[in-house]
Amino acid sequence: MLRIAVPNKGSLSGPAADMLHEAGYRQRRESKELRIVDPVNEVEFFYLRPRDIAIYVSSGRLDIGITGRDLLIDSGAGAEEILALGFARSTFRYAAKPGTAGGIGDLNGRTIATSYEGIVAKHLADNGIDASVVHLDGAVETAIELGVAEVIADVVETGTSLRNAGLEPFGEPIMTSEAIVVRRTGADAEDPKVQRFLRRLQGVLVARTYVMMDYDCRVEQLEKAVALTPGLESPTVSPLHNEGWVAVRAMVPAKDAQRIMDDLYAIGARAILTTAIHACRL
Ligand SMILES: Nc1ncnc2c1ncn2[C@@H]1O[C@H](COP(=O)(O)OP(=O)(O)OP(=O)(O)O)[C@@H](O)[C@H]1O
Ligand SMILES: O=P(O)(O)OC[C@H]1O[C@H](OP(=O)(O)OP(=O)(O)O)[C@H](O)[C@@H]1O
Ligand SMILES: [Mg+2]
Repeated sequence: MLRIAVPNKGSLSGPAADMLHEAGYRQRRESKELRIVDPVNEVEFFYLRPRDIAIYVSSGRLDIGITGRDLLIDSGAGAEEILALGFARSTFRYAAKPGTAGGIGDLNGRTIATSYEGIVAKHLADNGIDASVVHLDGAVETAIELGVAEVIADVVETGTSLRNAGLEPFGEPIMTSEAIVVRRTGADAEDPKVQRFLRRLQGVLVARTYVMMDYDCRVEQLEKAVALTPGLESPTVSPLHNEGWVAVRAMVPAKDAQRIMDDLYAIGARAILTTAIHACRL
């Protein structure tokens, strides 16, 4: 039985549960459930605080976990990223009142409030900066107004929280983050149970990113058409009953589908269809 840690709260928990559900795994029905078994797929899910997940996984008691890259780095736990999942994307940045700091050089001697002490302490040390760090559990944007710190370091997605607090980010982002799958550092990379789980999640990622495109085109236009829709390996080309015409089928990135349909139409392709992919194994 594969033992998997899943975020029980916060920004990661809803999208993680959605992705696991799409990958065919049983998920909990109500938020008080802390652990469920999916006997058909031979996995057991443990619903844990996102911050604790890398620590459980590094202990070896759980095989893999879903967490944020920033939380993994912040924890300092002996776990490593094995797959990026594309949701809960954020940057991690310093911010202050406008005009009070312009770059990380201005951090010397300042007090920085953050929930991510591990990331900040390492970043300051790497850059030879001597500043004090105050740990707060959340809502750190308010710390400056209330005089607890002069600078904050926090997760920024849209920047709305910073703007609402009258703050501005400064300096290069300390890191970019998204949801990831982690396993214990040095764990067996070939474990078939882990590989199967990763293939399922990769299938969801592909199904979310690609659509299937079908169209008919004249044989003379085939090379041009195939250049527009190269597919992941190579498109399927089948003869049509009408001589001189072929049917082509290829996966294309969903975000480019409309442009590709226009381009195909322009070179004479017709009956151009796109359909959603519900699941796949590459
Ligand atoms: N607004 C956001 N947009 C995208 N990702 C976010 C956002 N806020 C937090 N994250 C990401 O979610 C993870 C933080 O998990 P956490 O459980 O702290 O979420 P949270 O929404 O802040 O919940 P909590 O209320 O418990 O603090 C990190 O990887 C972080 O980068
Ligand atoms: O740039 P934005 O789109 O505004 O998103 C960033 C905000 O979202 C998170 O806060 P959350 O709601 O999790 O509260 P918290 O600070 O208590 O964790 C994060 O800590 C920032 O405050
Ligand atoms: Mg938070």
